[in-house]
Amino acid sequence: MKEYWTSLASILGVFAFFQTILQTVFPPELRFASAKLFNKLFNCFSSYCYFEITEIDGVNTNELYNAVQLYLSSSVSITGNRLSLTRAVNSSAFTFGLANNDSIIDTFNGVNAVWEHVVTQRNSQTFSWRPLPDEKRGFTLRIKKKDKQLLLNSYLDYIMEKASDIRRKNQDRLLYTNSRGGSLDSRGHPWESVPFKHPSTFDTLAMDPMKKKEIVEDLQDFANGQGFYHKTGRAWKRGYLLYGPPGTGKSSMIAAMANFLGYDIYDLELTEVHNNSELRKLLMKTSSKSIIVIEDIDCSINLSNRKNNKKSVGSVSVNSRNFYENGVGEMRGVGEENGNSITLSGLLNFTDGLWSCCGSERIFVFTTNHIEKLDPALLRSGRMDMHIFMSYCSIQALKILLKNYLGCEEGVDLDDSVLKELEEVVEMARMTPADISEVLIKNRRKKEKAVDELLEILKVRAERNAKNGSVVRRENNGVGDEDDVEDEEQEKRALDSDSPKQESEIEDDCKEGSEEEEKIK
Ligand SMILES: Nc1ncnc2c1ncn2[C@@H]1O[C@H](COP(=O)(O)OP(=O)(O)OP(=O)(O)O)[C@@H](O)[C@H]1O
Ligand SMILES: [Mg+2]
Repeated sequence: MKEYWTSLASILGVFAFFQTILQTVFPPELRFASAKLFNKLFNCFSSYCYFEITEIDGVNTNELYNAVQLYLSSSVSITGNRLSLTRAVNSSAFTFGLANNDSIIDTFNGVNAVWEHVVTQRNSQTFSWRPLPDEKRGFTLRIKKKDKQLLLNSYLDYIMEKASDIRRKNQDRLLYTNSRGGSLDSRGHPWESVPFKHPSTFDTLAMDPMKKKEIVEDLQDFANGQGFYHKTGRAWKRGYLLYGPPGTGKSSMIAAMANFLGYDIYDLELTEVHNNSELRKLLMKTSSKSIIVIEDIDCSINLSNRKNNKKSVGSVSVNSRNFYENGVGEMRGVGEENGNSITLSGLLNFTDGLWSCCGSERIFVFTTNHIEKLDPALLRSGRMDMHIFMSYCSIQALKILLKNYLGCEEGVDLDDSVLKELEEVVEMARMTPADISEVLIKNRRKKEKAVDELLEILKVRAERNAKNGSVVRRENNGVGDEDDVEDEEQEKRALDSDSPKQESEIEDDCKEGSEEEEKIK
């Protein structure tokens, strides 16, 4: 053992001796050149090639560096012992990273890639127009020369894609609005954003489970359909038209869609858009994997009544000449007086035309309480891929509300007899999920009271709706409707006296909704 240490010490001594000679005999330039030569020789004979991905590329931030860091975070969190931890702005999740000067092996298509995170001190004399971090960071990718083409063709694209998926998953989603009108922010963006934290999901949404399943599957097919859309030559986008009475869950459905897919929402306020080119610019500034929403489209602009000559509805009027001559509707927008306009063709181009394909993986959702007011051009097949009717509360939807609000499970907390009673009256009562949830939320700590009260209100409503049918018949025979006053009194007693406003609203909504449903039918 002693001999071993003696020989190791003499070898190190010889090394030190030669190094001193090299440093004194050879000038620094010569040493640098010889190191370069040695590197070249080494690279010639080495079976590996190396790629440097620095954090800052010249003066710009290198997107690939951030993408690699995120991409590796998923594998690093499982295998690494020493990790760096970060939490980005607008993110509620922590991201694991490769610690300084650590390395990891990643496998892609059966080929190994070694990543090393290299951190060195930045030369303080380096001149730059903008302040640079003290440390110089970068990744070194080492792969076998023979795998170079195989890996680089698809590996880097794969990393970018995965990283944006991880970023989306980790980051809070954003809700964008164009409420600033046409003005741009300091970065030239027409959209303003806030973190989107709506808790609505497909589990909390009360609607027919079959219909819900169909929508969820449709969304899933869309999100996984890149190959299909490419193969069939279709733009990777989809349109949904949600219609139905107020309080049936149209906005909640949009939030559920966004939460399910992890997409951002662009809430487009059409009355703030002055002309078609502004609409196009807004579209161009939306990101992929997003839902572009126009709520209450019938109120935003008038999309109906092609035959009427300049008939004004709300803030917008219709120019019938253009409808007939161009085959598309011309709607004068809020800015008409200033010579600005937004047309139906502009809106259709927005959802359907060439411009709608800038970017990809986008969903358009329009909502309306009055589908009958919409122009047939908007409703024709192929324009909005799915028309979804959000209806009054059915027994299936009611079961979901009872479960979510009161924790009542079918067959456990709810008797068959109570369920049967609810089933008998709920359809005829024509109450919206919003109305019913208000009744449930009020008594959510007392399950039985909540169910009893709901049942009572449903019965009164159902009875009145049934009678309204017969009143109409009796009115036609010259009979008055004295019973209605009594009914309303009875319902007032059933509803809690602390919400008089809601009561009248329910009344209005109910009437409006039933008329509307008739029209839709
Ligand atoms: N189908 C539903 N499932 C669960 N909750 C619902 C449903 N519909 C309505 N609600 C409740 O009622 C509230 C109002 O619903 P929402 O805003 O989604 O209705 P809407 O159809 O968009 O109405 P409007 O036509 O007035 O915009 C929601 O916050 C939610 O609590
Ligand atoms: Mg709504």
